[in-house]
Amino acid sequence: MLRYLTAGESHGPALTAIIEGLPSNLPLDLEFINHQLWRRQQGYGRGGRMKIESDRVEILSGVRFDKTMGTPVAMTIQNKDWRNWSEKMAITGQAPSSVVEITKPRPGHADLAGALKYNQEDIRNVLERASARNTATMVAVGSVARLLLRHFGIEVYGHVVELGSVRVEKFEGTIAEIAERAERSEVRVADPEVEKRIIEQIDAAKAAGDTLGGVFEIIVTGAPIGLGSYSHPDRKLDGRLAQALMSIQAIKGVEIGIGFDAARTPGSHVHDEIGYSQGAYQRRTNHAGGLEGGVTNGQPVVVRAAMKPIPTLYKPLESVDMRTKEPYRATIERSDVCAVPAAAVVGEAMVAWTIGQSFLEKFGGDSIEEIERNYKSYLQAIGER
Ligand SMILES: Cc1cc2nc3c(=O)[nH]c(=O)nc-3n(C[C@H](O)[C@H](O)[C@H](O)COP(=O)(O)O)c2cc1C
Ligand SMILES: C=C(O[C@@H]1CC(C(=O)O)=C[C@@H](OP(=O)(O)O)[C@H]1O)C(=O)O
Repeated sequence: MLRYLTAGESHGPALTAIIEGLPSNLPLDLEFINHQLWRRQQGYGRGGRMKIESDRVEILSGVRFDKTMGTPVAMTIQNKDWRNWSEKMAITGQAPSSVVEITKPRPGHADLAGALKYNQEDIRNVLERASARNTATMVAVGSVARLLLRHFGIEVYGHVVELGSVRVEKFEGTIAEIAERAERSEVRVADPEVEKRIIEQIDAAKAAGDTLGGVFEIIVTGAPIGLGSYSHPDRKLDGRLAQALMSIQAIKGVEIGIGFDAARTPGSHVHDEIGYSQGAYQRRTNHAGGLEGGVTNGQPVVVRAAMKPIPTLYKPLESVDMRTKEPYRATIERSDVCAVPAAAVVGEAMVAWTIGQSFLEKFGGDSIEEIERNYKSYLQAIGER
């Protein structure tokens, strides 16, 4: 079983992740992981923190001479901002007088529920871990899964399809071309005209002290037929993908394939008809997003996730001081105006992780060579049917 854990506060010394269950002999390209971390930090609309951080992963165990050994892989990412927080976030001793407790919860953040649930006077003890800073470790972990998938010809792409009220109407080109164009965009959209409109909208939101959400799409190519299972609810790959995407901060909706549109369309226009030619089953459409019965069907896996607007507003919403119970405007923390392009990179990582897990469940072995043998013989067997 492939699993991971993360730890770390947003303004603590570092973030940590441990991956357990990787096979041995997987080449681990550190620069690839660091490139994904860099991508997560990009995107128009991010706040001051991204100017401080330049995330890089350090591997502490499980890898020797660029290859996994089949043992747990431990990784850390330093918080450069820690140098500005070492007193206020000290791990030992008493709180210094410079610490001002946060007592005015921000609507939409974990502040109020977290402070009550964990019995905290200072909301900082909640927001430090609730913060999307942890998505850096999610990307590091997902990038390792991505390297595993890439070894077997499976690629993961992501792009933004809606931001605020601006929608990307049509996509021209192959999945790889769209993703490549989106890669060059400041807001991760393939169309430069749409990019311009989105940037104007982010500027307007910023000037108004407001924030914006949006929708991103993740596409996986090369996944074989048969990942996931219909045999039990917790084995369904569509369910697992939804969970993985919803685990990203601020994600409030997930669609597989045409998603909610399927509910509004008659069956004759929804289900992808099956053909057979050139020795393989074919589909002319992919409304199902590559998943039927919680199992991959050989078409690209297509999932979309909706991100709500950032909860911290520079023109804050009404709240209550938890100490006095008096009405107050919510606390202003340094913040992003829009992080949908960054969330898309986290989405790629979470999808890669989930597909990687299912891949190892199906073809798992202790070494890459053993998995290669399993994979080859399965492809041969289904090719003969
Ligand atoms: C990449 C990324 C960056 C984010 N940046 C901020 C931010 O700067 N300020 C903020 O209040 N929320 C930010 N969020 C959203 C909050 O972390 C999130 O809304 C909060 O933890 C509450 O969780 P929920 O929205 O999932 O309910 C960000 C989310 C992501 C994915
Ligand atoms: C640190 C990151 O995102 C943070 C997510 C976040 C939140 O509340 O989720 C709040 C902000 O933190 P800070 O108050 O330190 O500026 C963002 O910058 C990151 O993406 O690496």
